[in-house]
Amino acid sequence: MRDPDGLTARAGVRGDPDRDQHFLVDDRVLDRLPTYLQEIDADTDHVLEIGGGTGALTDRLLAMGDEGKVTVVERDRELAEFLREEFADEIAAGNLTVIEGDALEVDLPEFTASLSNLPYGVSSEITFRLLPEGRPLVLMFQREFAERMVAEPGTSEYGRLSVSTQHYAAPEIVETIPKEAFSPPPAVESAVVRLEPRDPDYEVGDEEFFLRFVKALFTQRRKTIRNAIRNTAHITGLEAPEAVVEAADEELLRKRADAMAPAEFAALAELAAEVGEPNEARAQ
Ligand SMILES: C[S@@+](CC[C@H](N)C(=O)[O-])C[C@H]1O[C@@H](n2cnc3c(N)ncnc32)[C@H](O)[C@@H]1O
Repeated sequence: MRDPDGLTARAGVRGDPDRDQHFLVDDRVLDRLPTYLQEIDADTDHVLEIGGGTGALTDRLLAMGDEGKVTVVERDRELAEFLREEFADEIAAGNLTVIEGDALEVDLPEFTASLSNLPYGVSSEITFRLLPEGRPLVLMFQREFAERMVAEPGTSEYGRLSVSTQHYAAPEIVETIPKEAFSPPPAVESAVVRLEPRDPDYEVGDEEFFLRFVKALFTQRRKTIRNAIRNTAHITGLEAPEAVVEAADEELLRKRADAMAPAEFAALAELAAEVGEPNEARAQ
């Protein structure tokens, strides 16, 4: 296994925090990460890594299986070039592909699972690019963000991020990671989240409307659902918010967004779609 300090020395770079570069240097953490996919028998035939850095995690991914392929996306030109040199044999053998570019813009390959120490500045955007693919993901986040992803209704961490994450997957924090595991250390602690794809325990006809509706109601998290529906027509695009308030269950209308279970949001979104005259052109 390649030594992470040796990789950084050969790359001749120092991680630049302004470019979300915090390289994992703790071998024990690097060794554990692949086990979070193996524990759930994830298909690791083609693992996608976002943000390869100097390749410490890429190296662990390549060691996961004989047949498996790895694709790594790295935006930094110098680092992408280093990865191509350092892993020239693996690339020649067809085991590794390096894509140089922004993970929010490049075409992603079909992958069977992803294991990534994400660039924290764009972790949300990347995660919501990966989640709809319905593959197992093991991703590293700032701890506070991870806690919001897994939060349950009725807690202060519960919000739009919890509902939208849990719409696609069952998330679980499998490990918290101290700053010292990285070079340079980030400002805050990190956490590894495993996201196992699953269908939610409710049905929504229009996923986009549902997610927009949830986002809107959480912008008014201190208001009752009744007032939140009335105040957010510019976000939901509802032409007739009052009709939703009239048709909805009184008990639900008295709640606040942070007390609403995902299935309750879904039922209300279905009702709003039915009687509230959603108009996409009106939604901001
Ligand atoms: C937190 S580091 C992780 C590096 C390496 N995987 C490790 O664990 O040591 C994130 C990496 O993502 C890269 N990066 C930042 N923004 C990116 C983007 N939008 N698309 C792809 N890579 C990005 C950075 O250059 C950096 O190498």
